[in-house]
Amino acid sequence: MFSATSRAVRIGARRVAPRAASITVAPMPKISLGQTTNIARSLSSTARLSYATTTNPNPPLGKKNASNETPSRIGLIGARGYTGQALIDLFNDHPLIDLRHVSSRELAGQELKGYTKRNIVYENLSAEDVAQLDKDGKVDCWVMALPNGVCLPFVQALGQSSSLIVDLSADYRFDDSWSYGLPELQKRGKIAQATRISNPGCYATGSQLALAPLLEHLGGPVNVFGASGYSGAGTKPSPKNDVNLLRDNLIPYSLTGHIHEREISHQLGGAPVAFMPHVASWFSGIHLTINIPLNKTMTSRDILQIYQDRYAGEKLVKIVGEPPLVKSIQNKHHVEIGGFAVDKTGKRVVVCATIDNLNKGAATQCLQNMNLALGYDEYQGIPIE
Ligand SMILES: NC(=O)C1=CN([C@@H]2O[C@H](COP(=O)(O)OP(=O)(O)OC[C@H]3O[C@@H](n4cnc5c(N)ncnc54)[C@H](OP(=O)(O)O)[C@@H]3O)[C@@H](O)[C@H]2O)C=CC1
Ligand SMILES: CC(=O)N[C@@H](CCC(=O)OP(=O)(O)O)C(=O)O
Repeated sequence: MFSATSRAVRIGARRVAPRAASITVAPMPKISLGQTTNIARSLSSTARLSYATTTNPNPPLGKKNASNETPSRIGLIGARGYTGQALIDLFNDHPLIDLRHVSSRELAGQELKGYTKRNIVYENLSAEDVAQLDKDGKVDCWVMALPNGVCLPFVQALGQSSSLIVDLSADYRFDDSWSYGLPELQKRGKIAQATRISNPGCYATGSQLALAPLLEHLGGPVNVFGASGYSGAGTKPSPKNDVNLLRDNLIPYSLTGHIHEREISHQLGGAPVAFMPHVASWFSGIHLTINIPLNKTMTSRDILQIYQDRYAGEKLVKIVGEPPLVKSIQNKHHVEIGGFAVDKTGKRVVVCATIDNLNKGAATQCLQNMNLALGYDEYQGIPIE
């Protein structure tokens, strides 16, 4: 039930996503001022893609960062897990990623399936093995897809190595000596220079992208209701990935003090955030409903425009009119943000966001960060719709 193989098959079956579509600029429809509700809905057919304005303060680096044409050799630690398998899938389609080592204690000795560029056998690599391979110049980039709290010996063994390390766990997200890799919100140039990158959490990525454009207009504490597919809980059996318990069910957990609550608030400059996660019966995909008090009266249209401007040119953030649905984001690589329902006072808005926790919530974002730090185009190997 929880084998990574089933995920690989799922991914393989859906590897049909079309490549980069060009961004179409849609005109704003005429809407009378003062109309504050359901405006987003009226825009839904035209607002599906970001407007090509120039107000994004942190646009993609584009060709400036795409000078490296040399393949990079990758070691993936934690390759059996859900995020590890999603990464292998992406690496297989990336022209400049050369996967060399995959580590799993459980699968050691077995052939890696789903990677067609070379034959690779799973190894059980210790921290010392990793350090030796690195010293011998066999790997350019290490990706750690391990549970929280497990990565330290590997990172310590690599010491001051100039190889790139990207860690998917929460272990270095509050460590200032690592770069926090959320390219749409952090300085991309800084990520491109980094050799130690902590990949953000899945809920935290969706929440930050959905909140960042309104930061200067926050009028009080933000409440984030989150519901995740059970792949978010990893492959180790637990009540949170028990499909029998999850059938016709929704399980609340860590209702105060979830690590992503701290991560969201920390990354958004200390903004007060209450995060209430739930796990649901579907496999992958997260829904977030976010209640945001405002410090001034705003209309739905004002807010939609702020989001469109903020994310202009971003290929992995789509601003939509309707509240987005989990069903539409599963196996996709971007985030969708919509809803923008403003109440009668004009001082409260509800924003919704969806994200595939294994893709933009983990593997896709990891590849975005690797591309930046290895000198490739940020979106190389990422299916864009
Ligand atoms: N799942 C998700 O949606 C997201 C996960 N993340 C983070 O990514 C990381 C990986 O998550 P995920 O792929 O779901 O996890 P899984 O539980 O699916 O996989 C964990 C991997 O780590 C290996 N592993 C487990 N314990 C150890 C250990 N003590 N020493 C060495 N290897 C170990 C496992 O393989 P084996 O036992 O065979 O060695 C397996 O390959 C986690 O830190 C998670 O928090 C981040 C965003 C989203
Ligand atoms: C459903 C479920 O259990 N989800 C995980 C989130 C996965 C993730 O992003 O966790 P990290 O911050 O550890 O990387 C959780 O709530 O811990």
